[in-house]
Amino acid sequence: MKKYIIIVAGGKGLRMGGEIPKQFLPIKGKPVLMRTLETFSICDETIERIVVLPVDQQDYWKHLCKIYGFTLSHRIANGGETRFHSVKNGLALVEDNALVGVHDGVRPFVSSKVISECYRMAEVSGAAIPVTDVVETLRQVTENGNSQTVPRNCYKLVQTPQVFLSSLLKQAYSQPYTSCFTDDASVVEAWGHRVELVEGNRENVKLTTPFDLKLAEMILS
Ligand SMILES: Nc1ccn([C@@H]2O[C@H](COP(=O)(O)OP(=O)(O)OP(=O)(O)O)[C@@H](O)[C@H]2O)c(=O)n1
Ligand SMILES: C[C@](O)(CO)[C@H](O)COP(=O)(O)O
Repeated sequence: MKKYIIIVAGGKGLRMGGEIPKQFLPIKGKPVLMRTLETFSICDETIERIVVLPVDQQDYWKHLCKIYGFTLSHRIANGGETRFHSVKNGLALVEDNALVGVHDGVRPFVSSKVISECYRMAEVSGAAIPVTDVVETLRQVTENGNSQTVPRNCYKLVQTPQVFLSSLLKQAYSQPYTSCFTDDASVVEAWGHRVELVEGNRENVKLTTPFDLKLAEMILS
């Protein structure tokens, strides 16, 4: 079955701050987004790559590719108002009867094993996402500033790539947007399809704050 990956990098990166959008920041001398694209290419060169970028960043990205001699092929789609809208724009370039993954452009450290397992499981079940265990005690904040410990084994931390049959993901993304749609699994579940869980890798952090950049440098050292 043909495989696609939509790499979303259409966000504002407000929590990271700074002048340069976080997907272009260099880690150990190479921009994050190039590392993410390479990770998928190393795992499986046959996966067709689609990168979603804000319209006003696309020329800068092409310029960066020239400077760094980055030649991995990919198509570009326009970023949208929210992650949901960015994914939807990327999906417009995907054909039916295929497998399609959606991955955050700022998660450069996903392992080949996790990528392969998500595509394998999605081919079997239609929908698969990587998750990791909660490794610390978890506390829920309740009313009046109170809080209580909750059973951590009832929760998982969710990563990407989230992989689906393309026809299913397109149907799910035809639903009207709601703010509960923080990932692709939530969209597919709202459409009424079960999502299978695959073991993720802990290095697969989403580079969200300046602290995560330090973590990224450490992971690569
Ligand atoms: N309109 C949007 C919003 C987010 N994303 C992408 O979705 C991924 C996960 O989002 P997050 O890391 O939270 O990025 P931002 O929304 O950019 O961050 P912030 O909330 O701090 O502004 C990122 O790769 C981001 O570029 C996107 O493609 N289009
Ligand atoms: C899709 C995601 O990366 C799964 O963990 C996450 O939901 C996106 O992050 P955001 O901070 O909610 O945009």
